[in-house]
Amino acid sequence: MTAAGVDSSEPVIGLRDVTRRFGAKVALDRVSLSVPRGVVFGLVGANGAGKTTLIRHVLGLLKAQTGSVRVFGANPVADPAGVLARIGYLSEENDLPGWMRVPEFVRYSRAFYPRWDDGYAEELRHTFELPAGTRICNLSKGQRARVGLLVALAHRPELLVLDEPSSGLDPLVRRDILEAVIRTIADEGRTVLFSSHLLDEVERVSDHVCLLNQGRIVFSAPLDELKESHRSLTVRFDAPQARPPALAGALAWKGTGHEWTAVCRGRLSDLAPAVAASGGRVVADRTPSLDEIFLAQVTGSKVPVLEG
Ligand SMILES: Nc1ncnc2c1ncn2[C@@H]1O[C@H](COP(=O)(O)OP(=O)(O)OP(=O)(O)O)[C@@H](O)[C@H]1O
Repeated sequence: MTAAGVDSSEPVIGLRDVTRRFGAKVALDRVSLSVPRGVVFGLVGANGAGKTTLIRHVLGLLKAQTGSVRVFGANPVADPAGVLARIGYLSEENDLPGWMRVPEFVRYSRAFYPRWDDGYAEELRHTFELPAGTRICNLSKGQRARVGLLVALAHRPELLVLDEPSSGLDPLVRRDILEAVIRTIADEGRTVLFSSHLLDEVERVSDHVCLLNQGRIVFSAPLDELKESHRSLTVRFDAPQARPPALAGALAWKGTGHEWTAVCRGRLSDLAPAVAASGGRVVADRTPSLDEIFLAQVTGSKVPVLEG
C-alpha cells in the first residue's frame, strides 16, 4: 500500500472470463487480462476483433454477460461515478458538441471532474495549438481529436483510455503529441490502455501488448518478451523445395525454391536443430517487427505461399 492507500500491486484493470454476445456474434470470448499500474497497455486487432467492446466493459458502458470486470478494484457498472472520475477517455468517434468553442467545451467538461487542472488544460490548449474563437464543428478532424485528448488529460486521470486515438491525426501529430502524452502519463506512474491499428505506433510506445482476434486473446505479454520469443528466420536449401519445411513453431512462411523465410515462435537455439533436421541452414535471423508477428499470428497458414 502507498501512503495514499492505493495498493500498487493490484491491477488497474482486471477482466476474468468475460464473454459478450451481440445476437449470434461473439464479440468477446472468455477474455481474461490484467493491466498493471504504470504500464502502457496496447490493444491490437483487426476490425471487429473486439477492442472497442472490451474498452466499453472497462468504462462500465457494457455489463459483462459472463465473467467479471474490475477497474481500480471496483465494478465499473455498479460504481460508474467513482470509476469514471478516475479515467480519461478518448473515443474513436470522439463525439463533441460542434456548436461550442474550445474554451466553452473545456468549462463544460471541467464540471464532471473534481480534480480538473485549469492551468494544465490551458497549457494543453497551447501545445495542441487549438484556437479559442472557432466553433468545434469548424475545426479539422485532427484538431477535434486534440480537443478530445485535452479533455481526457486535463483532470490528470490515473487511467487514460484511448480508443483508436490516431484516427484523423497526421503522422507528425501522432509522433509529437500522442506519443509524448502517452509516455508522460506512464513516466508519472499512471496507466494507459489504448487500442490501435497502427502497429508501429503500438510498438514504439507500449510496455505490454495484447492481440485480440475474433473476440479471443491470441497473446498478451510484455512487448520485450513477445519480441524475444519470436524470430524471423531465412532458411536455405541446397535443392529447391516445392513446399516450406515442416518446422514446429513456424507461424507463416513465404519464399520459393532454395530460400524460405518464416516468422517463428521460439528462440533460435530451439529452432536451429529442427531446421538442420529438415535439410536446410539458417542464413538470416532477426527479431521480427510487431507487425510481422501480428500478421503471422492472425493469418498464419492462410498467408499464401509465394511460388516464384
Ligand atoms: N452494439 C452492437 N451490436 C451488434 N454488434 C456489435 C455491437 N458492438 C459491436 N458489435 C460487433 O462485435 C464485434 C466486435 O466489435 P468491436 O467494435 O468491439 O471491434 P473493434 O476491434 O473495436 O473494431 P474496429 O477496429 O473496427 O473499431 C464486431 O463484429 C461488431 O460488429
